[in-house]
Amino acid sequence: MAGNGPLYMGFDLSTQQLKGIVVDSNLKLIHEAKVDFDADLKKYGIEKGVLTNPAEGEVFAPPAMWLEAVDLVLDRLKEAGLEFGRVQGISGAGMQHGTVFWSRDAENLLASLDAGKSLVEQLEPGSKGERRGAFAHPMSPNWQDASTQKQCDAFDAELGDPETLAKVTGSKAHHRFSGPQILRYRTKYPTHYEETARISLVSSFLASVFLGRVAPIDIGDVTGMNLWEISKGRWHDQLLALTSGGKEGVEELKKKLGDVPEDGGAAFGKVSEYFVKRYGFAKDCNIIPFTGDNPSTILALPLRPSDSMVSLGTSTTFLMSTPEYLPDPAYHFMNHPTTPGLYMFMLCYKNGGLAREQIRDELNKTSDSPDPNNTWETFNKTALSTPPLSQSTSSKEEEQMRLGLYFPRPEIVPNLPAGQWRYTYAPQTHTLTPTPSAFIPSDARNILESQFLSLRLRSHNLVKPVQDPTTGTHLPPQPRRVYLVGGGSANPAIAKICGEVLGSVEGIYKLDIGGNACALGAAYKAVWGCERRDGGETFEELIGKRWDEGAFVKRIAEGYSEGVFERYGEAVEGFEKLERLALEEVREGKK
Ligand SMILES: Nc1ncnc2c1ncn2[C@@H]1O[C@H](COP(=O)(O)OP(=O)(O)O)[C@@H](O)[C@H]1O
Ligand SMILES: O=C(CO)[C@@H](O)[C@H](O)COP(=O)(O)O
Repeated sequence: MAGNGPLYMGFDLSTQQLKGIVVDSNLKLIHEAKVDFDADLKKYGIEKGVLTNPAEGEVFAPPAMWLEAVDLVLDRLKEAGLEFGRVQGISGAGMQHGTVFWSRDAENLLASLDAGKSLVEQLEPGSKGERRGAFAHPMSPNWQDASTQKQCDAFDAELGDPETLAKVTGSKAHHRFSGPQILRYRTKYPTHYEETARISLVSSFLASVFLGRVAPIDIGDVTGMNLWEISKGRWHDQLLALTSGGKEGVEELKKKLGDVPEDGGAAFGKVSEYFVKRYGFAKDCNIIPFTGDNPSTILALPLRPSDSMVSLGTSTTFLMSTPEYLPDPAYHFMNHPTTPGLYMFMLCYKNGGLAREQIRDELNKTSDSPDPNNTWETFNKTALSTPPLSQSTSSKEEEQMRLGLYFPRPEIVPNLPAGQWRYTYAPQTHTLTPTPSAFIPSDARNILESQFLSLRLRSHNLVKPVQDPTTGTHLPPQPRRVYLVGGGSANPAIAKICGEVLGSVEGIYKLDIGGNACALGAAYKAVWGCERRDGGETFEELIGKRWDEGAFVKRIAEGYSEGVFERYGEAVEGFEKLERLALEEVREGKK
């Protein structure tokens, strides 16, 4: 590799993969590598990166597998020619909300790793229990877990109602949030809780491995726990008391969680000796706070308050960076990972990539010989040849709109169990009519419309009326730009339908630097943490100066289209009704 300037690493430990990327000071991508859990580490018995216990709605994954992935991804970067000695800073991201329970031996084990052995060999207990390991429990609850309804009810009730909890912590109680998860862990496994010396989030778990001691939780990611009082910037004692079983447990739980530094860019310390000896990292390589995967994703570009990002990974998330704090039980507000005074607005859906894949697979069954190298071909052709809302005649006012909900897993918003709902909606009479609830090819378009209508419904408070830059005419509220990231952003049909439903004055964009937005955001955070000027150059200032718009992003689809956008505006009303109807059906036990 030519050059000898400093390099920066960013990791993304997500549901299905660990990705590692390397950039230089100018944000140019130099190397990338990944470990795919299903392909590389199937021996852990996982599917799509996780283990499940459907009887209790549990979804979880073994941190031991992630340890093995760390060594593997570094080996792959070595094979790719990375000069580890040039790496000045490492940061990373972890899927949000998941907790890792460290044992009392963890600190010692992390601090005394032997570079001749693998991480997993040294931190996992032996299968016959011949060694004490670094974990008080072998599993980490995954963000898809739905086992904590009882604990969520207790969290919402503790402060009076979901609205108050959302105002105080940024979100109402959610199954996957760490507070309800830790409460369930303490009551289900009291001995394990007792033996838990420290609790990390997935992000701070990964930081701990690189640091060689348990790392603090990050200021952005801490707001995905239902335990942090955003306006005061501190743990919420009453919620900690609920989680730990009473006031007397609060101090103990605070010790387990640790202090949270305010500055998302200040190094925790230098990289652990293990990585210096085993891979050749420089001794003075800095560990910059690791944050959640979504906060990290908004760091992949200089996002303006009127822009939005849609992350099409296993989950679908809709992200905006905003100075306004407008909490509501329907969505999440989180601390911005780098910039005090800014917040991250987020919507998150469990039924993202896997739900789309299910319809794709149904369609491929009907096709004679689906192309194994392009499994999305039939899905895309069908989605694009189906008219918007499946309205086929020119007399659109008269015609019913096809609407549906596709949830192979229990959903977050709305809080519905797994199921499918297929209806038609008459906008002139505001009525919904059920249709046979079985797969039909136009589901390909309908599932995409459904996913984007949900985003449009829930983000309307955040988007503002805009002016068309070429004609100066006033346009209805919509994002200025939508940036697509994550696996699904490679799909042109998804991009086109996204633009039709969500609008966006300037169109639909995608990062064009290779890599992965979340890991890139982490690497940029490492650049900022190590190279910001004394006196506090903000992340936006530093990255803004080095950002090469022409080279880094690509316009991939049209945004606002007059007529179509307004038509989807009517569909949003039907869609909201459909969600209410589905919730009622479930409440009444009809579904
Ligand atoms: N061409 C494509 N069209 C639609 N979806 C795709 C395409 N390529 C990958 N995906 C989806 O991307 C998802 C993985 O995205 P990724 O961002 O890597 O996920 P995660 O970070 O959650 O592990 C898979 O569920 C897959 O369905
Ligand atoms: O739960 C959330 C956000 O609240 C998810 O977005 C997770 O953070 C996992 O994301 P991916 O594995 O899909 O990247």
